Amino acid sequence: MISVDEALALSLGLVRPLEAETLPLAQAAGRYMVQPATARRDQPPFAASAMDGYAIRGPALPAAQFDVVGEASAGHAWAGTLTNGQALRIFTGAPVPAGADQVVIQENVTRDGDRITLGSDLGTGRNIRPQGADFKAGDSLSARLLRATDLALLASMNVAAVCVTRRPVVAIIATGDELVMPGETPRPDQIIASNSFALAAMAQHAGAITRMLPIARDTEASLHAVFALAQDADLIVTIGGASVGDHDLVGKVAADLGMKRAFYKIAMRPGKPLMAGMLNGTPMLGLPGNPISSVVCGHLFMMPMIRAMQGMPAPTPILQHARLTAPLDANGNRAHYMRAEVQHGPQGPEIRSLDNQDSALLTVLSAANALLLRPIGDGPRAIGEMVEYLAI
Ligand SMILES: Nc1nc2c(c(=O)[nH]1)N[C@H]1C(S)=C(S)[C@@H](COP(=O)(O)OP(=O)(O)OC[C@H]3O[C@@H](n4cnc5c(N)ncnc54)[C@H](O)[C@@H]3O)O[C@H]1N2
Ligand code: MOO
Repeated sequence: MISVDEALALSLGLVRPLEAETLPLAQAAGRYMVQPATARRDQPPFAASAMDGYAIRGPALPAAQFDVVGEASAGHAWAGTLTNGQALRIFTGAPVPAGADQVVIQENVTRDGDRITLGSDLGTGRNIRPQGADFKAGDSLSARLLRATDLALLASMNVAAVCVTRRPVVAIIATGDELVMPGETPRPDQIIASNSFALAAMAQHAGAITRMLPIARDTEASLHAVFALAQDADLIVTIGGASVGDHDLVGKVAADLGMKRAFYKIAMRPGKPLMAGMLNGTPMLGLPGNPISSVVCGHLFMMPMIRAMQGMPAPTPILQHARLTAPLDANGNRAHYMRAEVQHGPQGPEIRSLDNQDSALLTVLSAANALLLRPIGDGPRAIGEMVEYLAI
C-alpha cells in the first residue's frame, strides 16, 4: 500500500490544466483567471474629494473666509483653477480642482451667499484622494481564483472580460445493486444512494460541472453501459465496488476498458481500496463505497484533481493546526482521518475526535467540521498537544 502523499502525487499526475475561455466579468465568480489582468486607467483617475464640503485655496484657519466660485459633484468636474481666497462647493467623488489645498467638510463651514467662514474645529486631513491612490494604469492583478472582491477590482480597472480555465466536467457513477435514488421506494434489502450527492456538491465547490450518471448495477454489462455515458467527461469518479468482494467489479471493468492503473489501495483509513488511473485518455478516480470513505477520499484526492485541472498552483489540501481537548490512542499502520470537531478556544483552535469512527456513519460526518489527521504509527496523544486537521 502506498502513502496518502504518494497517492496524491500520482492522482495529480493524471490531470493537466484544461484550456482557457474568455468570460464577461458577471460570469467569472469562482473561476480561475489564468492570465494577469492589467489596469487600463488610474483609480481614482483624478484627485477626488473624499467628503461633501468646500475645496479651498489658502490656509484653513479658524474663522478664515473664502469666496465660493463654483461647484463640482461626482461626474461633473469644475474646469477652473482656484486662486488664493477662493473656494469651490464640492461633493464626495468629484474631481478636486487645480489649485485646491484641501477640502473642508461642510459641517465645519457656515455659508452666507457666496461667502463661507470656517469653524474652529477643522481637523487635520486634506480629504483628498490622490489620483492613482488605489492603482495606476498598467498595474496588474495576478492569476487567481476570482472572489467577489476581485471582480469589483477588475471592473474598476476597466477590464470587462477575463481569461479563465474551462470548468472540468466530472461524471459521478454510483455502483451497487442495493442502491436507489432518494424519493424512490427501496426494497427491504436496499438503501438510498447518498454519496453521489456529497461528492457532486464537493466537486462543484471545487469548480467543476457535475453529471450524476444512472446508478450502475453490479454487473459487467451495466458498468460498461454507464462508463460509456462518461466518455466525454474530464474526470470520471466511481463510487463503490472497489474492494475485493465477488461483486466489486469496478476495477475489473475499468481494466477491461483499457484503464492504465496508477495505484490501487493506500495506507489510509477510511479509504483503503481507493484506485486511480487513465481510462482511454480520461483520468478516473475509483472511490470506496462506504459513505465516509468516499467523502474523505473526495476531499483528499478528487477536489485537488479538480483544482489542478483549473490550473490552480497549490491544489493540495491545506492542513491546519489545533490543540487537542481530548486524548487520542496510538494510531496503527494507516493514516487515519478522524471525524472531528474544531472550534475557537482562548489559545486558538481546539479539536476533539468524535466518538464513533465507523466509516458508514453519515450522522457523525455531518456533525464533524474537520478531519483530524493521525499519521502512520503516531503514538498516543495527550490533551493540549497540537495535531493537524483538514477543515471540511
Ligand atoms: N475482505 C475485505 N473486505 C473489505 C475490505 C477489505 O480490505 N477486505 N475493505 C473494506 C473497506 S476499507 C471499504 S472502504 C469497503 C469498500 O468497499 P467497496 O468500495 O467495494 O464498496 P461497496 O462494497 O460497494 O460498498 C460499501 C458500503 O457502502 C455502501 N455504499 C456504496 N455506494 C454507496 C452510495 N453511493 N451511497 C450510499 N452508500 C453506498 C454499500 O451499500 C456498502 O454498505 O470494503 C470493505 N470490505
Ligand atoms: O475505506 Mo474503508 O472505510 O477503510 O472502511
